[in-house]
Amino acid sequence: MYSDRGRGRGRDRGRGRGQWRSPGGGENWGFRGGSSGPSFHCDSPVGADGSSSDGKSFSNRGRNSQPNSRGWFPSYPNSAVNIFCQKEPLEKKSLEDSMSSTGRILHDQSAPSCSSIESNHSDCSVASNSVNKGDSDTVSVPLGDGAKDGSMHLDLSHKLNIVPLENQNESLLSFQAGAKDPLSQEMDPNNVASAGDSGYSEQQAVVKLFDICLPKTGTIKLKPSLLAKNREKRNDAKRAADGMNGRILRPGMVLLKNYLSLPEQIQIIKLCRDIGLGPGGFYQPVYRDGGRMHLKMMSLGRSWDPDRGEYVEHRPVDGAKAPIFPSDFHPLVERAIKDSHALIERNLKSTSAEVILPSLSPNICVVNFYSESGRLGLHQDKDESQESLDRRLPVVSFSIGDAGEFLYGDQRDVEKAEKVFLESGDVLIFGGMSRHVFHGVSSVQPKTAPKALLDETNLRPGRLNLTFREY
Ligand SMILES: O=C(O)CCC(=O)C(=O)O
Ligand SMILES: [Fe+2]
Repeated sequence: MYSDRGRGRGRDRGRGRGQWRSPGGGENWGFRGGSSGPSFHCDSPVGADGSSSDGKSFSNRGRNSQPNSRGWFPSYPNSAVNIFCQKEPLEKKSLEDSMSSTGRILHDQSAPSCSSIESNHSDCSVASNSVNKGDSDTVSVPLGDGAKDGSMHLDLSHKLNIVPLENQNESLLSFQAGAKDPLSQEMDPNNVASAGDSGYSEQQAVVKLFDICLPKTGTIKLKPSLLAKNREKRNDAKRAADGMNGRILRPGMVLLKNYLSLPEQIQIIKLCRDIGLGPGGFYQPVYRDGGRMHLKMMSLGRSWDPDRGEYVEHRPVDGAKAPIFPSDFHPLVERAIKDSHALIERNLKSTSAEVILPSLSPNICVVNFYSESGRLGLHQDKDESQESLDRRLPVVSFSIGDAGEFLYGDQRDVEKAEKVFLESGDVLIFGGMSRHVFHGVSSVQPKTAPKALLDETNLRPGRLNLTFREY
C-alpha cells in the first residue's frame, strides 16, 4: 500500500515521521530531501485530543530516516512518548508481550486527532491544477464515456446490510473482535495488537466505530447564511463549468475531473459507510508508540499493518480480517482506465495507451476519511506485490466530499511537489512511469463538498478517498 519499507526485497527500511509545515516562518512542509538522504519531521507531542501542544515540530535527522508507511504523520497522545522518527519495525511478539492478559483497546475516535496545519493556498488556486511546468504538459479533453448519463449507476445496496442513516449513533456502535459479519471474515480475538490511548489493558480488542455519516437529527435545519449560499452557488457553477474532462498530468498519470456522477458518489459513500461500521471497518491507525495517523482508514480485500507497512492477514489493531473487496467497484475502475486510455490515445495519437498506463484488476481498496484537518504525508505506494509493482499497475483514486490539496512529485520534497485539487467526483490514476510518484494530501478544503451530496448522505465534513490497487 503506502510504504517505503521493504519486505526483503532490498527496499528502504526504517521509518521516519513527518508533518506538513508552513512554507514561511522557518517552518518546513513535510519531508525534505538532502544529499545524505531526506530528513523528516516528527509531530510535536500533543495532548489527548491529538492537537499540538506547542504548534511546533520536532525534527529528527536520523540516518536512513524514511517516512513511516505512506508518510502518515502521527500525533502523539502524550508528551511522554518517544517522538523520534526512527524506529525499528514492530515485531508482533513484542506487541503481544506489551499487552497484559486483559488488554481492552478502545480508540478514542471521537476526539479530534489531527493538529491543525497551516496552509498557504494563495499560490495554488484550482486553476493551477494544470500541474506540470508548462501547459504543454497538460491536456484537457472532454470525456464521453457515459460516466454522467446515469446509466452506470451502482446498485451496491443488495450486498449490504445497510443501516438506515437515521439510526446512526456513534456512541452506540462498537464492534468487538469475534463478531461475525458477511462482509468480513472471522476475527481472531487472540490476535490483538493495538495502541489506544490507554495502552493494552484488556484482552478483547474493541475498536470504536467511526461513522463517516452524521446522524440525521430530525431537527429543523437553519437556513444557510447568504455567505454559505453564495459559496455553494460558486462551487456548483464551477463544477458545471468544469464539466467532465481529462488531463494528463504526466506520463502514466491522468486526472479525470468531475468523473463520478452524483448518484455514483452517493452509492459509494453509502457502501463505505456500511462496510466501515462493520468488522474491519474504519479506525484511526495508531502506532504502537502512540503516534496517530491523521485520518481514519479501512482496507478492503486485504488488511494493512501501519507499523509494518504491509498488507497482512489480520490487522493488528483488533485482529480483524479485511472486509471483502466489493466487486461492484470493478466496472467503475474499468471505465476510468478505459477513458484514460482513450484520452492518452487521442492526445499522443498513439495506440500504446496500455503500455503507458497498464490496466489493472483491483483487489484491494484503501479507504481513507480525512476530517477537515486531516492530511497524509508524501509517500510512495509500494506495498503491493512485487509483480504488481514491476508491472507498474496503476493506483486508481476516487475523491468524494470536500476537496483535498494533493501534492505529487519525483522526490519527497513538498516544496518541489506539484499541486492539484482533487474535488468530489474526481478520479486520479497513476501507473506506468508514474507508479512510484511521491504523493500526499496537504490539506482538506472545508465546505467544498457538493451540497446535494451532503443532503443525500449526511457525509461528515471532510474528504473520502478510495484507492484501488491490484495486489
Ligand atoms: O487521499 C488521497 O488522495 C491519497 C491517498 C493515498 O495516497 C493513499 O491512501 O495511499
Ligand atoms: Fe498513496
